[in-house]
Amino acid sequence: MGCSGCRVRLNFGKALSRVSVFLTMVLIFTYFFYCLTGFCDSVPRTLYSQGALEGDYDTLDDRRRILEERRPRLFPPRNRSASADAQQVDAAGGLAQRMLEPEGTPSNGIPVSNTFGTKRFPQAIIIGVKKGGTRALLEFLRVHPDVRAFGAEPHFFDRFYDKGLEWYRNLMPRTLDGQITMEKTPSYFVTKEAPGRVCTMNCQTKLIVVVRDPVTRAVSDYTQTLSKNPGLPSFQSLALKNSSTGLVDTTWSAVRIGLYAKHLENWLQHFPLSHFLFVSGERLVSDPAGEMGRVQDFLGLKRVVSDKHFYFNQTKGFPCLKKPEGSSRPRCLGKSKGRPHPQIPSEVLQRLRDFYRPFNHRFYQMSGQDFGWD
Ligand SMILES: Nc1ncnc2c1ncn2[C@@H]1O[C@H](COP(=O)(O)OS(=O)(=O)O)[C@@H](OP(=O)(O)O)[C@H]1O
Repeated sequence: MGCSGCRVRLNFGKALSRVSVFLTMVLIFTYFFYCLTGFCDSVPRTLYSQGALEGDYDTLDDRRRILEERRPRLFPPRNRSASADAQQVDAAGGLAQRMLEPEGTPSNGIPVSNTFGTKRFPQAIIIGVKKGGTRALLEFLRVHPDVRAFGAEPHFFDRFYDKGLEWYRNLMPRTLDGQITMEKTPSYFVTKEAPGRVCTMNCQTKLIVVVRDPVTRAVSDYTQTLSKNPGLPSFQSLALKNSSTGLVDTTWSAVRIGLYAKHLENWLQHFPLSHFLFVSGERLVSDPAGEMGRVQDFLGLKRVVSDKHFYFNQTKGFPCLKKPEGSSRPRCLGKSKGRPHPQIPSEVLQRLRDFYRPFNHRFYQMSGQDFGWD
């Protein structure tokens, strides 16, 4: 009797250990399955929190973008144009072949492979300027089937450089052969160390600078700071050292960022002029399709984004996308883009215009383009 009780306990113990082994196997299998499908990639969460803190863009939009980035774009969003569809069919058609081939090895020799595409360093970066229209440009570019971009601002070459290049590459969306990886961080343009660091990654990187009248840009910059800090002193008290002398305070970042010639000089120490494209922030609003034509040519892309992608939204007062990436509904940029500016006394604006004139002319000379700001 006693022994049969022992046997029952023994059998129960064995069954229990088998069940626990089975459950452990299921757990391990599930983990590996998720890793294989790319869900275990290390995601630098601090950056996402950082992005949300920026407040420069719609946070909800950004979460959507981050989720979108984790999914390689193999198929077009619904309702794409016929020509875009044709390109996507090509991309998907080539996919089966590529999956049979050895995984891609990026130029620096470290392979980063997975089932659907490869995380690559950006071949093109929108480096500036803050409040120039950089978000609009990136969102317009993302409509292109051959462009994949990181949605938030990674700030790698200014704030997070010590995290290392692999951290940076891991942020990027996966791309298929022929697709371009991009990101935008407008503060790179005014960061002294950024050009050398970008060149360390790849000296062939294409650099896009969206420039806007530095006076309007400064007011836009001020408007953004004011929205976060309503107790901010007046624009004129920050822009001018002394209202009677009218001396401009170049230590104020809203003023300093507008010295485009000075910042470009720093970049030209590391990159030839041919690596730059200067986009007019003003024309990006008045003629988005025209400016996008230049951008696509510079990036070596087929001119897919055209006037049929835009409509002018009367309420917003800006061009908006008829079908943004990943959506079939029209969408304008968020509330923080294209907001009304406070009224600034005309003599203060005139003083700033006079101050910027020689710097603007120098910039026109360096870039070979007259932006007509005065
Ligand atoms: N299509 C469209 N919709 C809305 N806004 C547009 C558009 N195109 C350009 N802009 C201008 O972009 C300005 C903001 O520039 P950035 O995106 O570079 O700002 S940021 O540096 O990322 O904060 C923003 O500046 P403000 O007008 O001062 O808000 C806009 O003038």
